[in-house]
Amino acid sequence: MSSVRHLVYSRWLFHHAKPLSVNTSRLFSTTRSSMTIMPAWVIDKYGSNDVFRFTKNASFPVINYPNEVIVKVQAAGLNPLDVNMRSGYGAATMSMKRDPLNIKQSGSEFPLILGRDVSGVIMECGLDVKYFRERDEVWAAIPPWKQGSLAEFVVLSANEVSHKPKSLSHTEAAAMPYVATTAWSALVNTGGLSKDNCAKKRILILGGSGGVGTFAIQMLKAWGAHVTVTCSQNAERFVRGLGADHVVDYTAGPVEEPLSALEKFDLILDNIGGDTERWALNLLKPWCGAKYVTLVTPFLQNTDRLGIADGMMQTAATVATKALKHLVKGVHYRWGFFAPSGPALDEIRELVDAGKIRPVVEETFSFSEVPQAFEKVEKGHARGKTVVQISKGGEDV
Ligand SMILES: NC(=O)C1=CN([C@@H]2O[C@H](COP(=O)(O)OP(=O)(O)OC[C@H]3O[C@@H](n4cnc5c(N)ncnc54)[C@H](OP(=O)(O)O)[C@@H]3O)[C@@H](O)[C@H]2O)C=CC1
Repeated sequence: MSSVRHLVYSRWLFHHAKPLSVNTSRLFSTTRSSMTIMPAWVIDKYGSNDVFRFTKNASFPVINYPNEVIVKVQAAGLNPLDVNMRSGYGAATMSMKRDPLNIKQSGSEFPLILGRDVSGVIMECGLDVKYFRERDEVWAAIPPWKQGSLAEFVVLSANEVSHKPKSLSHTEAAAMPYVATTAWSALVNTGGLSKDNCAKKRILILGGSGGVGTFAIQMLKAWGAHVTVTCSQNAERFVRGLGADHVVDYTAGPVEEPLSALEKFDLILDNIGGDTERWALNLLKPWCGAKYVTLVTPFLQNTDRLGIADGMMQTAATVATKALKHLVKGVHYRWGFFAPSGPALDEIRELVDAGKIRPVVEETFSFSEVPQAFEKVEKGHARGKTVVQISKGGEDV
């Protein structure tokens, strides 16, 4: 975290742990106070793609806390999570986390706006926002309990936002924040990797051709790691082009066989889940602090199925049992989660502007084509990211 940003944020936390009050946005700025509605794609219930509804009358976002900013969305990136959330995945946990000030009087999350990635321009700042100004170009990953970016405007905490890399268009920038902050959280916060300790470490990425994988390969290579990747045969050239040192084709047969023949790994990032846990931890160097970090966890299914309290207890019991089982064999078992973080995006911006990480935009859609964009993501077999251009074709303003 840059020292200026850290100071500003610490001061905000110390003085303003509580919201001001509902509908205080007029206190912060006069420019947008006359706007009460905006265009957006919303859902009014969970289901398949036909639940989408385009409206010009979605509620304009309101600044409820003095550290919030309103961003005019230029481009919005999609993730598998959006498709899952459209179908109701994680609804129990998200409802618990949602800010009551941002839920309409009905107490319901609907109409819900999806879209977890945003690149855009700051239109309005809360009184305590010091690190950003109106008209700044920014990018951010939006927490899933907040209204998303498939709309003309979105409100975010300033600590979730970062200045956009200058070298990227908004369309390119919107392809990165959610997968980048997820990979950062899994590899740095959970996996303990950093630019200073990565050199020559052997990392295995299970599932290298999707959003998280394409970002993780590039970041680890920028930090000097040796990166092995699993993907399907037709993605081999693609992941090698991003820097992967060794590629194993999972469609050619049980992938654990060729992987077992390789030198053991310091860290495994699992983007696939399922039966990978049965064999992947045997590929780690024992008694060396080696870690297996999986992004595919039962946490949200448990809370959806069992309710918050029982679901969380079940989740804690599962992860503790697995961690203990593998600890006695000398390796660490961990779950990785997306964590919104402007400061992480600040560091990632430097890698991007230095030309060490590039966005991988597989396909773009216009704002009128949001249902088609979801169909594309739902089909799977991603080779990078799907981006919706919300405003001015997602180009720089
Ligand atoms: N815990 C958390 O907070 C988060 C979890 N996630 C999860 O992480 C996972 C990855 O996310 P993301 O990268 O965005 O997903 P994507 O859909 O972008 O990518 C998945 C990739 O995996 C490939 N793939 C599928 N099966 C295999 C296999 N058996 N071995 C190797 N590659 C395979 C797919 O291509 P093909 O089928 O052609 O091989 C595709 O390229 C998802 O399950 C997602 O839900 C993501 C973000 C946050």
